[in-house]
Amino acid sequence: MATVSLRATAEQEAAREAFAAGQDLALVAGAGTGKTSTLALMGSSTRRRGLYVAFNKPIADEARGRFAGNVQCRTSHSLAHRAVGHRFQDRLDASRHMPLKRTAKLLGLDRDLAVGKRRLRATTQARLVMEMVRRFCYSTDDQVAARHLGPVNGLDDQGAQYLAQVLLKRARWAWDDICSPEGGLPFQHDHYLKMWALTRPRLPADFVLLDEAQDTNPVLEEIFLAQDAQRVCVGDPAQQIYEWRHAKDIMSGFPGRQLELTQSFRFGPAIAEVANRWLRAAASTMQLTGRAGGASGLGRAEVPDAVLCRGNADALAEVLRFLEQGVAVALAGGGKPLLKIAEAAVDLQAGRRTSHHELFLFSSWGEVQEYAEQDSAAAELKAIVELVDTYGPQQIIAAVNRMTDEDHAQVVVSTVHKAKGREWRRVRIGDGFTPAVDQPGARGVHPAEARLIYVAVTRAREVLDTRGIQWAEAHIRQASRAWVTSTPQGVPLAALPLTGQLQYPRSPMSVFLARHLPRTERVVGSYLQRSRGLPPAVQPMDERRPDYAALGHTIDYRLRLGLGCGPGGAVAAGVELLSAPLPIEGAPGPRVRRALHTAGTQLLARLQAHLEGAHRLGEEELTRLCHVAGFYEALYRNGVFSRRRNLLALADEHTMLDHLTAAVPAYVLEDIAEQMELAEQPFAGFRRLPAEQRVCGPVFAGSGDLGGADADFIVGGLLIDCKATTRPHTIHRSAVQQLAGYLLLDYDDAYGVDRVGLYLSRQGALITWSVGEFLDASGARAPLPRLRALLRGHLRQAQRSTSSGKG
Ligand SMILES: Nc1ncnc2c1ncn2[C@@H]1O[C@H](COP(=O)(O)OP(=O)(O)OP(=O)(O)O)[C@@H](O)[C@H]1O
Repeated sequence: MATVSLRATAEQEAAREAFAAGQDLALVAGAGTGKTSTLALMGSSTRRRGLYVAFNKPIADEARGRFAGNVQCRTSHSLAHRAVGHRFQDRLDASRHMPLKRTAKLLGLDRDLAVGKRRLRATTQARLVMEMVRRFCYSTDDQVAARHLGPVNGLDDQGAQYLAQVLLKRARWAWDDICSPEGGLPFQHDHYLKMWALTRPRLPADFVLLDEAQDTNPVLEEIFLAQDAQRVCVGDPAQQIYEWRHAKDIMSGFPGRQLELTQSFRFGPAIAEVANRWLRAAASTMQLTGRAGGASGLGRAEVPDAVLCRGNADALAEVLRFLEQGVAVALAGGGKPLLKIAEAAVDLQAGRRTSHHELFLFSSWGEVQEYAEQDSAAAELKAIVELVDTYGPQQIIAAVNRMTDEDHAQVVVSTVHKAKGREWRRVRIGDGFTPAVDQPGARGVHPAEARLIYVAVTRAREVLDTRGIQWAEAHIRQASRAWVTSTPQGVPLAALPLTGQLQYPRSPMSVFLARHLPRTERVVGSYLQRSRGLPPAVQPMDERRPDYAALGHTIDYRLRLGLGCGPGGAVAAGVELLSAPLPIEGAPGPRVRRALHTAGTQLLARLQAHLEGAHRLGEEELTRLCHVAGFYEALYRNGVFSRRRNLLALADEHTMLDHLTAAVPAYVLEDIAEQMELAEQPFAGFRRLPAEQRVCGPVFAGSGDLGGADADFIVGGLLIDCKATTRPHTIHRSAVQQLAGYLLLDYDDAYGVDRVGLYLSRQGALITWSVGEFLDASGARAPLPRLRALLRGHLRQAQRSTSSGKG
């Protein structure tokens, strides 16, 4: 092992020591910082059995040569294949070339399906069903649900919901068929991965190293988190470019020690400086040092080794430019995807339909263009239309045919996604990256875009040419100066509410907790232990896009009402806002506002009458009112009248409360009824407490020292935060820090909190700690009253520095 003989840096050595001490670790490794060398160093420091889980097969194969014999190098699929998949080998082989027609037949699909004015062929339906199953396989769900239908170009929300409901039955049947020994449907690798995950496997190792953890899919993430073995996740959250829907990056919330590798051996100081600006724009606190010897810096590269682009469209533009100059050019990953788009466009332009997975619903190119004009159309589709309309399908086909393969190319053109994990000597950044145009007045670049650019600029070893992103460089240079005390959008960190501050490690609250409660991850560990074995979360199965945020509000209000409290001041504030003579961004005209204000006032009155016992309401009516109330609160909290997924946006001047409550979807009623049933038992004791011991939405003495903080409930001295999450295993460290924040912000002990806890409303589980246990586990170094006094001093100091413009 060549690399073990390198002299380890202090950071690498610290990682090895923490590992040898048996700790769970999240190792944040910046680009080129010798991640694999460090992992090999860890592995060889022990004789215990290790398992290294690689992102894909080539990485696993390469790693095999670098680890000592005690560490096995595998991918998740190879682990699953050995455990479960090998039994299905015959079916895997047999179904490799099964035509879609046959799949459709097996699924009982034999005719077109009309969805609005579009028609779906049986084979298309079959493909969508199999895709639903595939998305299910990567989720942590234990049943196929309507939301596993992916985006479908050409359908509006209503159409997609209808389609999802129709296909759901087939998709459930398909999964049963796939799992059955007599099954006939095509069997794929993702299928045995899911079957294996459903067995809740114990990995055969004393320690597990999970690589590229920032891009781990939810199904593998859950397996990793559930292990009793020592766990180390390694990666770079700033390089997260595959956003698994709703998945927070596993590393920042991981209940283990957080360590960093920041010395990059790939490039020198000048490139590191560019990378650091993009790290800040991506809201990361890591900063790299460029340690590569030899020439390394910024410069012009007319014919570089690689040009890195945002997507297919700008990549093709680069390819064409090189072809014109007679330069041998390759496209990373090959030209097949472009060819398929071009061929689909040829068909559509000739009035023929296509089976291309983005375009199958359209019957002409004009229809595609028209659909792509809409704001709601997917970015990929817009890019395809731009590509075809700019170059024409024939030119695209000709370009693909003239490209060479990477081995014979002078230049490789690559999208950032295809450049993941690679490096080149001379790199030029393409000009297709975009500023946050959709946010007027927004300072900076969207963090997701900044992550892409960070990955791009850190692929270069010797020369980095950044002319293509000059606009953005100017932009973020300015933002960079303020980055220590502001969000990328320019909001001072000290002015954020508690939950907002916890997203930024350098905010006053996070800095305080890191110093005074440094081990909150141990509370997360205790939470994970105690939440194991809970039943699966209840959730809406038939709704394609459940509005989880709105459902979260609704259950919160319902639980409050159950404790005899109203929905809280924020709802009333939202109602009031509608009658105030203030402009609200996006709000309807004065008459509609008046109608909504009247409806809101009635809503509050009805809930009040219910609470006072003057007019008791039934379960369903309460849920409807609570659901509508959530949109008033959102108006107050966001300060804008959003049109997206907002029931209030359906109103006109004749709208009355009953119209709003009638518009509450059926899935909301079912979902909340299920959650309320689960709450029956855990909340029974609380309901019997005297009124003064049931506090809902408590605000603390310290809430004004930051941008606000109100907890969910304090019942008989127990402070509870309610989590309506569908994935309770992935609860973030910030959930524990939030509890700590409330506890400490009660400067004068006004609520006499003696226990804290999390209530999982989709499982009906309450997990609590005494304040003593909680503080001990978190590594508190001072008693509670002292911590509170220190926090008060710290936050007030931070407020003063912000208002005087320092820091
Ligand atoms: N302590 C060190 N001193 C000098 N060079 C080092 C050290 N550690 C690693 N390197 C060099 O850094 C380069 C990258 O290391 P390695 O192959 O381990 O990283 P990697 O796993 O490819 O990941 P990444 O490039 O993302 O860090 C290698 O050329 C390696 O020799």
